[in-house]
Amino acid sequence: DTDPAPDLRSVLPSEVNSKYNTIYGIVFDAGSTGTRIHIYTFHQRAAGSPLELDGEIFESVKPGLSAYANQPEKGADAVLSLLQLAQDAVPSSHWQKTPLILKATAGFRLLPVHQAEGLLSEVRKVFNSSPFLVPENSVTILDGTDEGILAWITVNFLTGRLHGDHSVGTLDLGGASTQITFLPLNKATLDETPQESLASFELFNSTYRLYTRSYLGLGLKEARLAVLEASVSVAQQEQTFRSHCFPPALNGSWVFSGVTYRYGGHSDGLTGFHLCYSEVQRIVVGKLHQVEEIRHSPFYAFSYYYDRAVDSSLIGECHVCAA
Ligand SMILES: O=c1[nH]cnc2c1ncn2[C@@H]1O[C@H](COP(=O)(O)OP(=O)(O)O)[C@@H](O)[C@H]1O
Repeated sequence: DTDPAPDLRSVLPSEVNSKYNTIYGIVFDAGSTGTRIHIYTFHQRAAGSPLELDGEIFESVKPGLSAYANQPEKGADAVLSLLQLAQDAVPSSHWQKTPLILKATAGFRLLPVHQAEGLLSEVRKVFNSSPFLVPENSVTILDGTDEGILAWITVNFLTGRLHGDHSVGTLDLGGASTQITFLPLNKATLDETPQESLASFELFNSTYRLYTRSYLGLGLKEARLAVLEASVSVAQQEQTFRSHCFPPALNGSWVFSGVTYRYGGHSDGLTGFHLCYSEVQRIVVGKLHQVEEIRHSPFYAFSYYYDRAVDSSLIGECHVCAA
């Protein structure tokens, strides 16, 4: 779960673009496992022409903001520390015209509304006291549908597939939720999909109708807690959560979202794939919507799919990819 260390020099805007108007934008990704800042630099060749991306500065802190549900001011401090980086990176002459936004994802969707709002309101205070431009609704929770759609647009835009019939589906595995999104080509898929899993939008003069579904609680970390039947209150009593997925003699502890969970194998001595599989199956049975078309569609998988594939040597690490 280590985030890449930032190399600020390699992502600063290049001198060649200095003759153009430089535009900055600051985006916070408040994920369930960490808060990340992206400071983008664009240039524009002429007024009204599209922005061209020059570089990005990236930094992250752990745990995610939602871990500060009971200490919203402390959560906002984490945002403030990242914002300092933006003040160093963006020239002061541009501060007032540089927009600042924060989008929170599944960690926030799982919080009771008053706690989520408490955190967002502390972040708004930090934003409003910053020298940057704070647009209306700049601090909000992204819903699962938008999270799925934005990931799909990003992958298909970056791989040059946005136009035509050769788009790829996206599988995004976060800490607290997971999203599956694709462009259905079969009428049967559209007929059997509930309306809430179909999203239409306009982009670059085309209309897209995507299948997108977000499963809250089935991100890597939340699903792990579900398999262990773990809860914060029981974890605080220092009880050990046991699973047949672990070797019987194993005892360990795991910190997620500021809470320490003790875990271990069962004293009955039983362990192994089949027992573990049925424990995991229990948390997904009846919850998944699966359409036939995805069996024959190409998908790109990222986030924790990528991290875990690297960890288990299924793929090599990508050294040149963007964070
Ligand atoms: O900008 C990004 N590009 C690629 N992967 C990212 C980016 N931001 C977060 N991730 C990946 O997302 C995963 C964590 O998801 P997150 O904490 O956002 O969960 P959530 O979406 O359930 O709130 C990690 O694998 C992390 O590396």
